[in-house]
Amino acid sequence: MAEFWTGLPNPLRTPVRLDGPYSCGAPAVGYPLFSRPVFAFRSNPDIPVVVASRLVAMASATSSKALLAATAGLLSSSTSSLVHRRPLTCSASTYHPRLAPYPPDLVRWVRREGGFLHPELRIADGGTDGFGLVAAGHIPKGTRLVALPEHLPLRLRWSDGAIGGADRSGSPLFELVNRVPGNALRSLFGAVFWIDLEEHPSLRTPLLSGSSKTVINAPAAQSSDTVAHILDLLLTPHPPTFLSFLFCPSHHVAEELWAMRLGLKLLHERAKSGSFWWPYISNLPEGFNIPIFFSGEDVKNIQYAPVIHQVNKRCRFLLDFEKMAKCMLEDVDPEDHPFCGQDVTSSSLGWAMSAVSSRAFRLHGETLQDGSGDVPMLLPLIDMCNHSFHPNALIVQEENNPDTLVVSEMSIEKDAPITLNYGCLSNDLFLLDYGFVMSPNPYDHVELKYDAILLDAASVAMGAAASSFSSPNDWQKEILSQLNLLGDGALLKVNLGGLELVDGRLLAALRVVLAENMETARQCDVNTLKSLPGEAPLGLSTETAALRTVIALGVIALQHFPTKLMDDESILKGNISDSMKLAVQFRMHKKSMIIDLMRELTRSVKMLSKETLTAVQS
Ligand SMILES: C[S@@+](CC[C@H](N)C(=O)[O-])C[C@H]1O[C@@H](n2cnc3c(N)ncnc32)[C@H](O)[C@@H]1O
Repeated sequence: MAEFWTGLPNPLRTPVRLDGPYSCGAPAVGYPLFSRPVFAFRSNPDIPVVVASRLVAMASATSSKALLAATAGLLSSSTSSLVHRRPLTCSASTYHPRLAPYPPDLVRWVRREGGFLHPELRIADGGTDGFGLVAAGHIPKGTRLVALPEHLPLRLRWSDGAIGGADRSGSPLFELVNRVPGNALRSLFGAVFWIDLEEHPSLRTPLLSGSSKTVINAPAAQSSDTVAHILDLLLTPHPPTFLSFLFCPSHHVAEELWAMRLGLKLLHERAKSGSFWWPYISNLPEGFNIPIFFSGEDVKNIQYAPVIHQVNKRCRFLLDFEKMAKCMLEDVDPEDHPFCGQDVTSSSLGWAMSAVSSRAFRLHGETLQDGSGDVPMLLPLIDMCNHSFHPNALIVQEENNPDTLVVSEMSIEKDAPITLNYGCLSNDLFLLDYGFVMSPNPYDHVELKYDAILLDAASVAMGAAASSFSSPNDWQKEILSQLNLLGDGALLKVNLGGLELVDGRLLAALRVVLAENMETARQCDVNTLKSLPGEAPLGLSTETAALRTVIALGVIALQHFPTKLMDDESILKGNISDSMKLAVQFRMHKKSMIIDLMRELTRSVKMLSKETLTAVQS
């Protein structure tokens, strides 16, 4: 693990050859099967799957544009021979190579299997978005665009039969799938990454040493050093039990582990000769431009600890799972082997997990076995739709109709791409799971840790007469506990940005700790304290101090990025790799988001000053 992000090659990027059997359309010898995998399924926790006569699901996604130069060469050389046979792969396979150089025609396969694709739709190259479904003519609102019969989605399903086969309960594949931790990666890696400032006093500088003015005016070089130091700590093979005191890593890794479960099934079908899904699988991207496959340098280029932390955790999971799988499958009979006797590696596992996380949808399942009814599935053709926050189509499941449908939600013009909403996700998840970032993204935010020392410094720097985040009064402690920012099991992660702009719990805490009038604060309803718009619940001066403290947090957050926006802009103009481009775009969006937030709050503070003046004058 030591080599992970220390400049040596990322082991997940190592091209892997599976020389095992392939089904129709595959070459006789193996080709780089997992040359540069991805990540990204994501069920969207924010969008409930509605079980009703119409059941709307959400999607996920993938990136395929990042190619290994060698593979790109291989595929482009095969392109010309495909022109008349497979429109899907001929349009731009130089940039979006598929798993097999000669994949079967996906549309024809879906139709042959009883599926439907509207005659005015075609698969086309969407440029930087990869392939997509595009309207070849005008399509009215409410039109059925795609229908997939029940047997086409690729999903996990176990039979109880005693007959052999990977899909039976108790098979080695079943056992392997059940070894994917269902809970959190935390159980695997143990550490909860907080920075402990007492234990690591060096991290107090330059942010927390000296006068609070230093906090705000710390020279960029100094803060860069701090970030570099944190990154070094973060990237060490055995990270200490702290990590980010400013950007707070969250723990959403477990959610995408189910992608590994379905990924194992995908990998099984990929390795199996004559798989029913080969026409689908062979059309999947060969690789994914997602951070787990970035070089160590480009992971660092993300510059944002919570995401770097996630990348590290995911990679560790894959490396550990590789070891476990090898060990588990060592003595399995060849005919029972889920991958036809082939070794799985972290790279192949990463490819599979990424293919699922970037493309799978959670839909309503129809059997008891499906449990909650929220079942991840890979949906051939439907997963060709790219993402938009303002989609023109919807996935629909109808009662008494087992088909999975895509229906246009508005009138669609000729040449417009068919889009689905993958969910109201932050750019962290778009980057980690899908390999792209959205701009603008109203759901993007930065994760900070509620840290008393930092908040004291920030509020004093912004002119608060006194502040006592480090030593709150008993009544303040009571409210902070109610906000779950104090006490055992306190949840210290707070967000800046997103629809809420300032995390309600952070805002309430700021208002309470900076309150001038204890009685008003104690009597105020917690929900009122948490809400940004509307009246200043604890008076104009408390409100001003609270908002100014948030602005100071924004300044500090900005200073934690080693580069400035202007630097990033000029880096983007250079000749850089796709992964570096993505990393730089990601951090630029984060910075712009923080700047926009600070602007917005500055406007509010100005308004408050005017109100204060008016109040004094009258
Ligand atoms: C479900 S797949 C869609 C089909 C995919 N474009 C392909 O070539 O197979 C999701 C992937 O498409 C790309 N994608 C989808 N929506 C995008 C968007 N709005 N911007 C950039 N890339 C997008 C990303 O690579 C994402 O991981």
